[in-house]
Amino acid sequence: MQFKNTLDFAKQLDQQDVLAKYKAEFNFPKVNGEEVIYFTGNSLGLQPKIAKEYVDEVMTNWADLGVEGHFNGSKPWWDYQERFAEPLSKIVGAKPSEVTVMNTLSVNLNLLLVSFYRPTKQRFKIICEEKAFPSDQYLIQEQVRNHGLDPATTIVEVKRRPGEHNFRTEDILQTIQSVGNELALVLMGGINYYTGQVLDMQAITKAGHQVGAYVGWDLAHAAGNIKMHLHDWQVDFAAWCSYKYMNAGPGSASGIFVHEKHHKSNLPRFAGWWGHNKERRFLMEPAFDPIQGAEGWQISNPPVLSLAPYLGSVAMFNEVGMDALIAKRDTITAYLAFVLQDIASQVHANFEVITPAEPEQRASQISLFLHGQGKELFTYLMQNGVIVDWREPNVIRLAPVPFYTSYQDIYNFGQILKAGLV
Ligand SMILES: Cc1ncc(COP(=O)(O)O)c(C=O)c1O
Ligand SMILES: Nc1ccccc1C(=O)C[C@H](N)C(=O)O
Repeated sequence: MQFKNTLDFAKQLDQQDVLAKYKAEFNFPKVNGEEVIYFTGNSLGLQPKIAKEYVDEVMTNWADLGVEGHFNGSKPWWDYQERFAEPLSKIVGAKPSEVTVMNTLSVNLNLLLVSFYRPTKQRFKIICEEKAFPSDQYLIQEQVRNHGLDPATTIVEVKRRPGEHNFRTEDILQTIQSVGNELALVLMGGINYYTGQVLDMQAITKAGHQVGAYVGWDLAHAAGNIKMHLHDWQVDFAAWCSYKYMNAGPGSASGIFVHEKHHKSNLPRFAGWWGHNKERRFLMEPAFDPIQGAEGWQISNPPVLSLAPYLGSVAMFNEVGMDALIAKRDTITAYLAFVLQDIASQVHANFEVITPAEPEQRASQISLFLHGQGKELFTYLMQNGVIVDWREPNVIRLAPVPFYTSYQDIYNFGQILKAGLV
């Protein structure tokens, strides 16, 4: 499509946008009395209006029924999390039995590593990417130390080449090859939080398996953002948070994926009664009999108030479908890239787009690497109603989330940006 950086053109794109009506389904913060242009759905998604209904339902059940809400509520609490399996499995490309919701993301990655990082004398190394999201770095280091190993000789970081901002798939595959039969686990972010680069999860998973390792993914920035086929790709495990593209609210529960091939295995895990055989859960038996499926990794009864907005959000995703979201995502991200380029050609721009331009490596996020005066530009945008974020040392991230961003938002952002650069 031949884009134009004009208001008329942006309006025309909005008119053709089949998802345009969903903008009104979200609550927008205001700056200077006006609704903002919201580009931080990759950090905290906006509140869907429906979320309140789902939370109120739980609150009302609790008020009216007390403990009886566990079994007699309008959506009983004891199996509240089971309502996620079907819709979430479609979002991440899994079978319903491979998916559940529990805890929060870093907690779940820790729990999954209990099962999937089982170092032996010969096979003990972990591959991750350099400068992974800090929580992942910390948790991998401490898991390694928990096995009495030294992070310095156990963790192998895939590096970017000097002067490059993104990882090359060939370098990741090469690192996997070279660690070979010492490799116990590959754990990486499916989408890099800093650059927005989408990794080739299928190829990397395959390469990890070829040398006999498990492969798991942190999908914080991928869930609800890109199309995945976790089951078909044979991914061993994955986890994601629900507060970014999934719009489930701050600190809301995390989703996990455990591939069917591991459901009947005897993998060690940390356990609790909610992972126990459902039919027998309330018989108070002494021996743990895990549910054969992702639910077998559950520990506690579900945090229902935290799950409620997530359930509302998942219903919206199901109504729209990932294909429609992705179709708009590609066009609106490309339009944003075009507007940025157009502005850079008109005024002195101190930014460089570091997100890959290749469609298979780019999703909803575009990262601007600032050369000098970056923080001033960030502050200027925020004061003028464009909510972006700043990630040290010098990146502004822009995520035009397809659910609630309009093409006019992109055009208006461009005008605000241009005024700030001249
Ligand atoms: C890639 C990635 N991993 C992990 C986390 C940590 O998530 P949480 O604080 O929910 O454990 C985040 C975001 O906070 C993230 O972006
Ligand atoms: N949960 C948060 C609480 C406070 C501040 C940031 C976060 C984020 O989620 C950051 C996000 N993971 C990121 O990619 O930057």
